[in-house]
Amino acid sequence: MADDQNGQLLNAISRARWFAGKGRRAELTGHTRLGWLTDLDQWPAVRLEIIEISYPPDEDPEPAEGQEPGMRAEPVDAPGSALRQAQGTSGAIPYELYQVPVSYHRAPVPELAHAELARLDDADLGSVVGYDATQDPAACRILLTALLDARRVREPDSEVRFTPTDTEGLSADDDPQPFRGQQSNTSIMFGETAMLKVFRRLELGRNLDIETHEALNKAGVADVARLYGWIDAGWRHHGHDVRADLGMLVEKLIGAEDGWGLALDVLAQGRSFAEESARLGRALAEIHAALRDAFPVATTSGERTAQTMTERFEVARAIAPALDAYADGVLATFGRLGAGTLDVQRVHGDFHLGQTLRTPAGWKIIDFEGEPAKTLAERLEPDSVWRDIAGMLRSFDYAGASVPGPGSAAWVADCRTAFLDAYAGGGLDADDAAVLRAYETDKAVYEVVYEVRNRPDWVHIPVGAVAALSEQTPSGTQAVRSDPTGDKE
Ligand SMILES: Nc1ncnc2c1ncn2[C@@H]1O[C@H](COP(=O)(O)OP(=O)(O)O)[C@@H](O)[C@H]1O
Ligand SMILES: O=P(O)(O)O[C@H]1O[C@H](CO)[C@@H](O[C@H]2O[C@H](CO)[C@@H](O)[C@H](O)[C@H]2O)[C@H](O)[C@H]1O
Repeated sequence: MADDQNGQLLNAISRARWFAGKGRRAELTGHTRLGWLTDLDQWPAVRLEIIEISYPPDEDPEPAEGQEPGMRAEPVDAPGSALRQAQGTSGAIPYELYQVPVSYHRAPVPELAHAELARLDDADLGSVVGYDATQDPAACRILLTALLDARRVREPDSEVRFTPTDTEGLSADDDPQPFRGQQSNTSIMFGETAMLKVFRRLELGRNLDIETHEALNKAGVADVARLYGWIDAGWRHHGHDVRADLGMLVEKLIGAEDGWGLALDVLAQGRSFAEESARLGRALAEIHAALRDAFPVATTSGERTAQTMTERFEVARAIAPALDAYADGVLATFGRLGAGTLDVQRVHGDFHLGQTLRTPAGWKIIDFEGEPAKTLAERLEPDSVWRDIAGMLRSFDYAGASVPGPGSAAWVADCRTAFLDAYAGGGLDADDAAVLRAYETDKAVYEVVYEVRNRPDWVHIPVGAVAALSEQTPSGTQAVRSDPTGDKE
C-alpha cells in the first residue's frame, strides 16, 4: 500500500512544473508529514509534507565535492548560521527536498481533479483523496488563517511555525487564486492584498528572498514588496534536526507589469525605454545602499574574482564548445581584474528585466534568491554590485536581440547609458569599464550554459555577447575600482 501511495505521489510530483528532476530516474526516498493544521474532524484536512527525492548514482555522476558516498543529511542543530555552515562549503545535500502542502478530502472533488496527488488510507483520517493544497481555495484559507493567527504546530519530531510580521488589514476572507504565470515555486494570490509564495524545492536554512525582503523593509526601501510574514519548520531528518523556510507572504503588487514584457512591447513600438532604465538604475542603487548597511561587507582580490570567473568559463566551455573561439579574449578580460580589489556585499544576484515589475507606485524588484544554478553557500557569498549592473545590461541586450530591427542596437545603447548614468551618477572611467566588462562577460558565459540547458534556441544571444565582449576588451588598465557609485566609506 505504501509503495502504491509513493508511486502515485511520485507520478504527480514528476509532472509538476516545479519538479527539477524531469527526464531523470527519480526515486521517492523519504516522506515527512508535519503536524495537522486542522482538527481531525475538519474537512479538508490540511498538512504540510516534505518529500525526499533521490536519483540513482549513474544519474548524478558528479556528487558535490567533499561528500561521502551515501551521506545523507548533515547535522543541523541550531538556527541561522549553524545551518548555513552545515549545508555550507560541501555544497548541496545529495538529494532534493520538495514541499507538498496536501489537502485531504473524504471523496473525490471534481474541481480539483487536476491537482490530485494520491488516493490512500491515512493513519489518522482513513480513506481519503489528497490534493495539492495550493490549488484548493479552502486549504489556502487555512494556510492564511494559520499565518494571521501566528500558529505553532508541534509534534514530537517536528514544529511548523507561522510568523506574521505586518498583517494589519489582511483578512482570511480574501479570495485565494493560484498564480498562473511562469515561476519556479507556487504562489497563491489573496484578493488584491497578499501573495503567499510556497517554496517547492527546499533549502535548509534561511531563505534569501525572505531575509532580503525583511532587511529592505526594515530600511524603508520602497522598491520591493512589503513582507507580511513567513512559514518555517523544524523536523528530524535522517537522525538530525533540520529547519527550512517553507513560504513567504508578501504584499500583492497591484497593476504590476513584468519589466521584460514591457521592454519588448516598448521596443516593438519603436519607443524609448531610457527613462524607465534610469528609474531601474536608481532603484538598484537604493537597494544596494540598503543591503550594504544591513549585511556584512568585505573586500576581495581581483585575482580571486578572475580565478572564479575563469573556472566558470572552463566549465561552460565543456558544456558549450562554441565558447572556445573566444577563450583568449575572455581570459584576457578576466585577467584585467587581477591587480586590484573589489568591494563585495549582499546583492540581488540574478538581476534582469524578468525580476522587475512596474507598478503605478514605481518599479519593484522581486526574487532575491540569486542564480538558480548556484548552491545556497555560493549565493550567500557577498558579491560585487557590478554583478547586478551587468545582469541588467545583459537583459537590455537580450531584449534587443529578441526584437531585431534597424533601431534595436541604438535602443539597447540608450537603455544602457541611461541605466548606468542613473546608477553611478555619471560615466565610468577606464577601470570601472574594465570591471564591468569582466562581469558582463561572466554573466554572458553563465547565460550560454543556462540557454544550452533550458532554451537552446536562444543560445545565439549570449554567445553573440561573449563574441562582442571578447573583441572589445579595454586596453592599458590594471587597477580596479570597486564601487561604481563612487560612494565609498
Ligand atoms: N508581490 C507580487 N505581487 C504580484 N505579483 C508578483 C509578486 N511577486 C511576484 N509576482 C509575480 O510572480 C512571478 C514569479 O515571481 P518569482 O518571485 O520570480 O517566483 P519564483 O521564485 O517562484 O520563480 C513574477 O514574474 C510576477 O509576475
Ligand atoms: O528568473 P530566474 O531566476 O529563473 O532566471 C533564470 O531564467 C532567466 C530567463 O527566464 C534567465 O534570464 C535570461 O533571459 C532573460 C530573458 O528571458 C534575460 O532578460 C536575462 O538577461 C537573461 O539572463 C536568467 O539568466 C536565469 O538565471
